[in-house]
Amino acid sequence: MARKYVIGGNWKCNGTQSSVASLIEMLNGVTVDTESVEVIVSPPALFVATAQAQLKPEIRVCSQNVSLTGPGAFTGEIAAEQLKDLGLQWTLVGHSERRSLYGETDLVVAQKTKRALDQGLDVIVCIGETLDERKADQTLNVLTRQLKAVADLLTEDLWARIVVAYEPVWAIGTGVVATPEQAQDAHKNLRAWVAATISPEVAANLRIIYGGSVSAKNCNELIALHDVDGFLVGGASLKPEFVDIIQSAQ
Ligand SMILES: O=C(CO)COP(=O)(O)O
Repeated sequence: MARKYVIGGNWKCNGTQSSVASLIEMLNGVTVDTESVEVIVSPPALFVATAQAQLKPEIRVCSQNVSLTGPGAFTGEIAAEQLKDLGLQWTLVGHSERRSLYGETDLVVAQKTKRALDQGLDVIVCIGETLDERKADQTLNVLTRQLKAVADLLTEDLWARIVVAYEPVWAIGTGVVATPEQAQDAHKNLRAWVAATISPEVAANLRIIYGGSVSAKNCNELIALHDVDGFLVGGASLKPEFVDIIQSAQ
């Protein structure tokens, strides 16, 4: 069975009431072929409920983060139970900004992933190497270390509800996109690692999406790569070109 593309838009900490209203209007105008692609957007927590209420059902809303805990006295957190209560299907976990700016370790990312899955959310797990790590030829070591932490906590059946986002840190928000060769290599190596470590069947079905300076200009050549199953888009997901990026997958 062919893997269905995933096109995710991560709005990060951007947007005002009026810009979010415009973005929702733009997205509701896009024809989404749900047979070939899942379109998922991640607004800031402040706008999750609005997006969930106002976006058409072909476009799914995703949290940018989820608490390691359940509901309770955890100021500033949002629990998986609350996201489910709102009707959300998805959350991101382990975005490089969460790892580098907010101290999320591989273990925390893995525990959040497990807890979110247990509460019924599907999870986009983000992994990626820094430029120094790439230069030191550590790319695959870093990616598999990050993914192994997650794999250690999961039973095989849970992988059907995971998407892996490969986001090289050096490509995020820099305008420096991975070359098709760099992207295909990383995705292929990751898939081979999953086949060897988890199972060939999980590897064959796992969606591995690319993130880092994806734009209308580079999306067509990246989506054509055998092991690239879609994108996680930052800056360009706030602009009309996100529509072109969705079109590249359908
Ligand atoms: O971090 C990203 C998506 O999660 C990528 O961001 P940019 O597309 O802005 O490089």
